[in-house]
Amino acid sequence: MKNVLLIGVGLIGGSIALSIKQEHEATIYGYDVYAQNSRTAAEIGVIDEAVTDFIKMAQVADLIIIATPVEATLQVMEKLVSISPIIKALVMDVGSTKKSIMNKAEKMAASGIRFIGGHPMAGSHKTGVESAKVHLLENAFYFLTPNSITTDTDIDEAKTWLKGTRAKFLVTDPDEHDFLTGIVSHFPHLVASSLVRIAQHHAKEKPLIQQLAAGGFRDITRIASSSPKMWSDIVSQNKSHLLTLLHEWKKEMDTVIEFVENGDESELYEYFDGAKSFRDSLPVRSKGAIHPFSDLYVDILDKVGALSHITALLAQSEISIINLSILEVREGLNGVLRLSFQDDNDRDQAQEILQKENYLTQITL
Ligand SMILES: NC(=O)c1ccc[n+]([C@@H]2O[C@H](COP(=O)([O-])OP(=O)(O)OC[C@H]3O[C@@H](n4cnc5c(N)ncnc54)[C@H](O)[C@@H]3O)[C@@H](O)[C@H]2O)c1
Ligand SMILES: O=C(O)C(=O)C[C@]1(C(=O)O)C=C[C@@H](O)C=C1
Repeated sequence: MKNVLLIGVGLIGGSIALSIKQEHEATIYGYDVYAQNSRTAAEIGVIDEAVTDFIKMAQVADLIIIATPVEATLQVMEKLVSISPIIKALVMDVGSTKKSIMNKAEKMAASGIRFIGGHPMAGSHKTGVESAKVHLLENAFYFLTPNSITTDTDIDEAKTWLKGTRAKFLVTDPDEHDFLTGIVSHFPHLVASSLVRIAQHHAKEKPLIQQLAAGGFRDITRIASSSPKMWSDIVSQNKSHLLTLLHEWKKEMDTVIEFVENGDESELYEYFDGAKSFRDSLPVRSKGAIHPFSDLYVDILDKVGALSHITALLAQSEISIINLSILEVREGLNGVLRLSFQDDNDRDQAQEILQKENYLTQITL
């Protein structure tokens, strides 16, 4: 029986713990700076035992996973290096940034500690172990960044431990990682939060904004509901790439201002069309890439009872709907209902049932 020590028992740590339990004979010990979090994790069966002293456990662990916000990760790594005798475990993290963490990992390498940085490119705006799911990282890309003393065998060991995540591993350089994730994750997060801030300013004068911001606005800003601590840490550690991208964004907005001022329809058309083509070419079906759930779009008539008919049909077949939103409803015309399911299987069954009832359905919009 192997020993796994999880430091930081939240959404990602908890999801990885569940995936390890599914695949390995191991006892999972959890430490969290808020002891209640690790106690809850033990109660709901995500870990086997909550511990209050991670230094003692680190000495007997085969694997240590640090799943704290990234500034805390640096502090935890510092503590792990100071343990005597030197820990034997393979150490991994799950943080959204890699360069600062891998700089610290070189200090570990100098002490003979094997460290492999990790970053699963999937997650949620939710936090906490109660939201952990065994399938959270399925099909997602999972970056791995080894330090200078990790061998290919260590990387294989890491992949074996993480096999239950069903993620796709990608070994990269830490700076390249921070540049790529800066573009597709960190910078969009800043933009999403800024859109919400703008709506917030105007909502003071015009309270109706809150009622109206239910469709496209909710879609584009979902991630602004994520943990402020997690994101302020990420921005601090990816400062230089983010500053470059923010300046690029300012230039991009200057171009957009010009297009709007010119009022030239073909310029605007080209702009939207170019964005649409690239967006439409992105892989939508793999989890973690774009959709955190499996979605189905259904055309509905804007009339009394339309929604309840659909939900009743699915309830009869015991298919649970995780989320439901109406993307667009204009009087008398078709609206689009987005139904989110736990997985593709539920989604496909729902599609079959609704198609039999002559509903028009599609998997992507
Ligand atoms: N949420 C996502 O979508 C996502 C995806 C991939 C990677 N990540 C990364 O995973 C890490 C964890 O994020 P999460 O979403 O699971 O957050 P979370 O808030 O759900 O979990 C983090 C846990 O770490 C604990 N913690 C904080 N400081 C600690 C310390 N010094 N020692 C021990 N425990 C401490 C917190 O109490 C909390 O329980 C972050 O580094 C984040 O960048 C997040
Ligand atoms: O789906 C979400 O809520 C996320 O924000 C997940 C997301 C992302 O940007 O894709 C957020 C941060 C992580 O480092 C990895 C994944």
